[in-house]
Amino acid sequence: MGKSEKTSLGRSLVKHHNHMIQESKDKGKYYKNLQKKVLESVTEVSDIDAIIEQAEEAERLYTINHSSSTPLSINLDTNSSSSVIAAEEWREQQKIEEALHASSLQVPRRPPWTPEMSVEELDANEKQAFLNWRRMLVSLEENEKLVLTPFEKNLDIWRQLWRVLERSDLIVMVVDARDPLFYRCPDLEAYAREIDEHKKIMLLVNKADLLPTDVREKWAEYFRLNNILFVFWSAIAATATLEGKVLKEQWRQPDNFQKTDDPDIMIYGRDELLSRLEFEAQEIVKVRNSRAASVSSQSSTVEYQRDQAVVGFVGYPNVGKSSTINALVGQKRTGVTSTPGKTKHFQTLIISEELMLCDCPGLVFPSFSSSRYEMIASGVLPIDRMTEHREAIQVVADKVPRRVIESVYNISLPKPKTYERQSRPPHAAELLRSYCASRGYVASSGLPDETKAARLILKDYIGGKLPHYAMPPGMTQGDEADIEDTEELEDILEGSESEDSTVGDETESEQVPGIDAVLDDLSSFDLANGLKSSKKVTAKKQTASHKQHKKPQRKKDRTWRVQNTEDGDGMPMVKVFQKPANTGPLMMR
Ligand SMILES: Nc1nc2c(ncn2[C@@H]2O[C@H](COP(=O)(O)OP(=O)(O)OP(=O)(O)O)[C@@H](O)[C@H]2O)c(=O)[nH]1
Repeated sequence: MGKSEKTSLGRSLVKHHNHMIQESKDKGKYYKNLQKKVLESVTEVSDIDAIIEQAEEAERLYTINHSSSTPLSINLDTNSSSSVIAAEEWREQQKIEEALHASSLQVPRRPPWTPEMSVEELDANEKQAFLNWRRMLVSLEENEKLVLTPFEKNLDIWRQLWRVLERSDLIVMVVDARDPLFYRCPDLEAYAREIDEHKKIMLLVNKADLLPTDVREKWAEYFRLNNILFVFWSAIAATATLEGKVLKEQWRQPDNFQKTDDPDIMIYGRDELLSRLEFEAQEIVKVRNSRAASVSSQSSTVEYQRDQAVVGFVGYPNVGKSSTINALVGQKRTGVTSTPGKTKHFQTLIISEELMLCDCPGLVFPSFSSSRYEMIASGVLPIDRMTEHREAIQVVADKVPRRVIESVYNISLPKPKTYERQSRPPHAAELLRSYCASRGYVASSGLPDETKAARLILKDYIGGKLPHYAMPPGMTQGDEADIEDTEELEDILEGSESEDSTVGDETESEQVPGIDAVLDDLSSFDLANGLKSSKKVTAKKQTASHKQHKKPQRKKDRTWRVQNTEDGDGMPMVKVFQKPANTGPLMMR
């Protein structure tokens, strides 16, 4: 080999090496820029926005790929023959369609990638995959029986989730204990296993302080039967214990904190949760390391081994991911407010040499089942997005027993008319007007300030002052009545029994009211009807109930400033070396 050949080989090696360094710097810069960019959650896109956005995206991709994109077919005809089909029949058909298409309701997958890919290539591939995913969801909506509720449409937020899923061994899906299945995303579990079969998902059933012990028992049974790994937890209770405080809100039932030795039913404390997370995640790390060792011994490839387990926290906005991380870390590291969607970037926190936590921004996953109003009432869409406040308040009125609302607010709701089903929940208008009347909320128009009332009631519903919870699927109303310690539910059951009954004058008169009674009632159904109850509330009570309302929490700054180091991808990392008191594996009693 001549000298000139050696030189050119050397030069090309150096060139290649420099090229690789430049590429990794570019990638680092790219992710840093992503980090600096203020990420906005996008869940609402009108048809026209979607068309413009998708057309722009398609054109951009065309330029990149030099190939034609399939034009998007978007059905703008929202009119359908649905009006001729009875609502119930329509809902039944909808349910069948939803079940048929359940498997299409996926979270977007990150396209395959390798470290050798350029930043532009990665970016274009991810955008293309995301566009395909959006297209798939649009095509689902072409089916007039399928209605997709608002979901996250910002690719950069999904990118955060992809990275958390990839790096985590144990993925903790944080859900609200009051309706765990509403906040669960089974496809996310499937996706995590697609990335790596060894990854495990655990349901962290947070806000368990708002759930009576016997309801917890029923959910524990359901989770066990369905092979779901779960833990009951209360970030707020753990934080209070850490600070030596007591949870003292008047609506919190002492029964919810009943001591139990059953590890499935007990609400975990901070140290217990840390130990359990570390134990579960370390099991995965052990399996992975032993597989890596055997691969390395059988081939020339060296598989990467590591001892630190990564636990990623994912879930809908507002379920308490940041509160959980703060409680586990033992100090405020991520901002907590009652406004959904504040966590914009994932953050890693080193707890010990064996355990690292990773907090992901909250994501609204695509779903068929819930209405936008249910999503507002469940705290996953901000109350500010509420345009039809009565619809959202109807969700509250349907889920909280009438007597409970009356007792929490010290109000008297108008009773159902004689010709109405006596067990019917209050109408949103009745609740809003009674509430306004009792508190003297009047808008500038002189009418009850329903918007203000709706916001306050929703805050109470989300915050737990208005108690409500779902039972596991298959639970009958009788079981529910067991756990609802109110006479109102007995009334409801009695009401439904009498409705079913075929004998009895009272029942008949309830079903077929006299026309005079109906006209009488209709003429009396006016604003005054709602205002009547105001007389019952004394000025003293009004002041007291004003005091009961929590001031809305101010939006706090996130603590990205405290990030003091970076990981290999240029992502921020906060080091909080803090060995939990009890790091050994949790003994299952
Ligand atoms: N009752 C009760 N409330 C809780 C608990 N944990 C969190 N919260 C409340 O739930 C709200 C949301 O908590 P966050 O920790 O900010 O929720 P998040 O999941 O990080 O929200 P995003 O940043 O939007 O993803 C706050 O008002 C918390 O006080 C809990 O264990 N019990």
